[in-house]
Amino acid sequence: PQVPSNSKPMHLGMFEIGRPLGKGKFGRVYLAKERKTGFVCALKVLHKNELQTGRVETQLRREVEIQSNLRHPNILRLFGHFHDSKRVFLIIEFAGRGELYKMLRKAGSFSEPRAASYVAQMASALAYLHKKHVIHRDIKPENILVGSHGEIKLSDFGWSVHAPTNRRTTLCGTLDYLPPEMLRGDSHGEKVDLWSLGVLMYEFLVGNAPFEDTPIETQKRIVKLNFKIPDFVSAEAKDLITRLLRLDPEKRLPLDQVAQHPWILKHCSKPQTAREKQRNNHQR
Ligand SMILES: Cc1cc(Cn2cc(-c3c(Cl)cnc4nc(-c5cn(C)nc5C)[nH]c34)cn2)no1
Repeated sequence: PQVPSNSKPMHLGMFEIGRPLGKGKFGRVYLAKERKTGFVCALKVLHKNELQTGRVETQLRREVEIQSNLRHPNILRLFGHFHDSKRVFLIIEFAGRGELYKMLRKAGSFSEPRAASYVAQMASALAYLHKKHVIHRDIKPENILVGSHGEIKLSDFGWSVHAPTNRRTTLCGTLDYLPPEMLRGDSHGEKVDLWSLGVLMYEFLVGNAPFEDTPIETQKRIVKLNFKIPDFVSAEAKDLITRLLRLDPEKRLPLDQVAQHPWILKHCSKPQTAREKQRNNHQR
């Protein structure tokens, strides 16, 4: 089925609304199907009055502007948007297997091969964003969905901006993923996403975030880089986490080196085609 056409204005009547998929701070998401084409999508419904009181219109406008122009297999597509007198509607790609954080909570933690596959996909999505000088700034399990083939889909660009920048909006929600430069309110660039990728990788493997504590203690531990990696985590995984969790943004491992890190290559090397096997055997 075709993606909804942008040629004529969209409206709610174009969609058959299905079951609720989830709810966030400012609205809900429903399964939806465009009547004409049968195209299945997720419809995020946000209430204008709540957006006004929450003073999040700017973030919503930025989310729509940025996410509509992104095309990457590990970034959730935003196909379009429309509004009526009371609500704003976002037409979003439907991720067939749902929210990653629910899988993480259920599993407790992920195996190293599974975590490595997710870190590699995140590195690919972030490399694409950073090439466009977009920083996500809110990488965490709650903002990652899983597609019907098990691939991950980075979503929720409400905090994304064009780099470099400094924050003007008050932080809310968990501090666990914030790099020291954002905690201090300093100007910051794309490397904030490298720090969050290190926190994400730690949480995949350990089951909780590295600086998890009370909000005050978490901030103290972040700026002092006070975290410990349990012994059950392999040496290669420890090495990659410590190369991402660096106080100095310039010292964090660049994304192209994340993709080439031994821990990633060990778990994510593409299965060789018969021809590649044949070629490698001849070269031996
Ligand atoms: C408001 C608001 C709610 C949320 C969190 N949220 C995201 C979804 C969601 C989206 Cl945007 C796209 N595809 C989804 N697929 C699922 C899903 C699939 N299964 C099998 N189970 C679920 C759940 N959820 C999707 C729902 N809620 N952000 O802002």
